[in-house]
Amino acid sequence: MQANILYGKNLADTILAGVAQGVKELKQEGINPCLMTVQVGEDPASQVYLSSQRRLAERVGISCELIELSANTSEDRLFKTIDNLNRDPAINGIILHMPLPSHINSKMAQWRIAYQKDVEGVTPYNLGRLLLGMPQLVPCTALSAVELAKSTGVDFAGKEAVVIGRSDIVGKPCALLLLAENATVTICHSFTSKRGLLEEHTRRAEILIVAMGHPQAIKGEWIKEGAVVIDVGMNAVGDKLVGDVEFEEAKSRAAYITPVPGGTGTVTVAFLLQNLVRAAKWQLERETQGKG
Ligand SMILES: Nc1nc(=O)c2c([nH]1)NC[C@@H]1CN(c3ccc(C(=O)N[C@@H](CCC(=O)O)C(=O)O)cc3)C=[N+]21
Repeated sequence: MQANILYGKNLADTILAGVAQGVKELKQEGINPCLMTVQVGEDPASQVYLSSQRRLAERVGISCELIELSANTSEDRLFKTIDNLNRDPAINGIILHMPLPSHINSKMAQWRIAYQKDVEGVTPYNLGRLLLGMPQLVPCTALSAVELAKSTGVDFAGKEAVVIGRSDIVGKPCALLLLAENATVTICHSFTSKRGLLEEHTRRAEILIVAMGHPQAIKGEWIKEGAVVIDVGMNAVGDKLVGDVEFEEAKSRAAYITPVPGGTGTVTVAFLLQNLVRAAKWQLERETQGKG
């Protein structure tokens, strides 16, 4: 079997067409949707994300602003910056880029973001809504992985879905989204790996989502024939970007597989912008209802 390559561009274009329409509606109401990115210190992957955000935001008429804080910024200073953005009516969405320097508590920083402006879906309110099956702002990276898998048309009901990675931003929300599609979900992580069971779980997967951050850790020969393989990994190896799955080998076994780059990345940004438009619309509704 030779897999169909699941390029992110098609899905991203579809989402962005809807986003552009939403932006048009907001502008008719006098709102100029604005996304604020906060970066603390420097990180190459964060830079790639930022340039994708800028490119696609410009395409759909969303303003993208950036606050760059130096790596030695205090936690208190970052919290105050977020508080100010929460209060600023010109800012519709806030994304705090990871990683943060180790002297800052990342969780507390993310939770500081007002849930109405939490376009990455990382606050307890938005994650809690996802957990309880009433999603509002869904983590855009997880949404990208699962929606790309769904775009194949494969029915997930009762299927063996395996998620590798248990981060709050990708692995856990992916598992919840797959569960909502009635898949049977297994979450693997470092301790699965320590017990030498990663291969066994991977071999069972009819839908495989990999977000572990180890270049080519998932061997092509482990992929089940006919599987849907979504690689969320983005690892800089030399001057190349490679995923967590051995792409060439996996391609001859999977039915569908995402490339890196060109797979989940651009879809993630499209969903981030979709979340921004939704957030801006809710903010407008609250305002017109006089709730402030
Ligand atoms: N709070 C937070 N959330 C994140 O989701 C997050 C983060 N911090 N910090 C940095 C990493 C990195 N990341 C990327 C997302 C998309 C592309 C992307 O658009 N990639 C395209 C273009 C690649 C290229 O231009 O070479 C692609 O894969 O095809 C890249 C990198 C999100 N991250």
